[in-house]
Amino acid sequence: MSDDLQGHRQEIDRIDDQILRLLNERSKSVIEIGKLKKQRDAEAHLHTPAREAAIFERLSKQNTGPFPTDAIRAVYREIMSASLSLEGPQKVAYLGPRATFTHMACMQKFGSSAQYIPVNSIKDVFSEVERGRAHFGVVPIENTTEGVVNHTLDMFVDSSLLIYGEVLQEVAHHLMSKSGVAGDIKRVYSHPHAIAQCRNWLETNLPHVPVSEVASTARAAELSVDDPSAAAIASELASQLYGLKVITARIEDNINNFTRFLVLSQKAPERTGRDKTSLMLSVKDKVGALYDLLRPFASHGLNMTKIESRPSRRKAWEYIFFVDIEGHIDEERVKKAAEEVKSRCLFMKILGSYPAYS
Ligand SMILES: C=C(O[C@@H]1C=C(C(=O)O)C=C[C@H]1O)C(=O)O
Repeated sequence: MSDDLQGHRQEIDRIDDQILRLLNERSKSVIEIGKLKKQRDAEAHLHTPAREAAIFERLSKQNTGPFPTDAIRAVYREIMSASLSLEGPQKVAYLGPRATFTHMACMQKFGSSAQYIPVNSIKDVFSEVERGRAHFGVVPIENTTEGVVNHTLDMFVDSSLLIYGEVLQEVAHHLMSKSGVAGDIKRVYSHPHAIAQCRNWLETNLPHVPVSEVASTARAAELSVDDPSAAAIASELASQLYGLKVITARIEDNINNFTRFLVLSQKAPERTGRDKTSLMLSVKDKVGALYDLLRPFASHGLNMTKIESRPSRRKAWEYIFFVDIEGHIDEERVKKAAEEVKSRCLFMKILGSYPAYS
């Protein structure tokens, strides 16, 4: 080994010793903050997304490189996740199984030190959080190609849970197998949605290989672990968790495929200054009712970022609308608009004010 290389490695060892010492010093403050939070409110959430967002932003702005700014988020995600686990376990229920895109969204939001509880249905995610068995729940709400997840919207009708945050997760499919050698593939497994999203690629690149549908992309990965002639279309996380090698990355036909997830909780998060508010409301069945109803948002200068409608399931042709606006319910103009809207509709429920994804 050259002296130069040796010298640089010694320098890295010296710096890593300092980083480790500093991480432990940082952890001591986190533990103290955890105690203070519990003194103030024994039931308080320890996870504080507003503070985490401020840390990400401050460090990203300050970074002069060459360490990549994008990586600061990933590194600090894990530092804060591990630190939080010192304040107490963060239990997160999500629509499983492991290694799905919901699991990836969870990791993006809570890091790998949280305690994850994969459950079988969106309804079960809600009930885990309602019963206090998990602090947070993560469910998909909409996808750029497949649209809104109706089941999640429907669950809000009878649930008292609040939206605590949102996560945007890119849906990128990879072809993977045990050996990582394309020539070994005799069969491809995946979830029907993933297969549909990679249809053109499969027809062009593996025209004679049979494709079988299974219950999830994670199940596809599991099947490929034991069968060297099988390949799975699954997430990057699946390749890591199941020890599979990626043969071809990003085989989805539409590379602009994102799913938006909601974080659910019994409590509201702190205001950040970059928040969104979600509301659910229903209107009387008469001409212009929806137009009248939404006018207060415009007159108070509030940007409406989304509106979805669902049949109310209580009365034929009665609809429930789900509306997202920019701003926090503690802001005067948002409060005023919400009061005006409420007076014009059959019922209105605030599903939460939470930090907009950044
Ligand atoms: C330490 C805190 O608690 C948690 C840990 C954080 C950290 O490691 O910096 C930041 C926010 C919280 O999710 C805090 O609220 O400041």
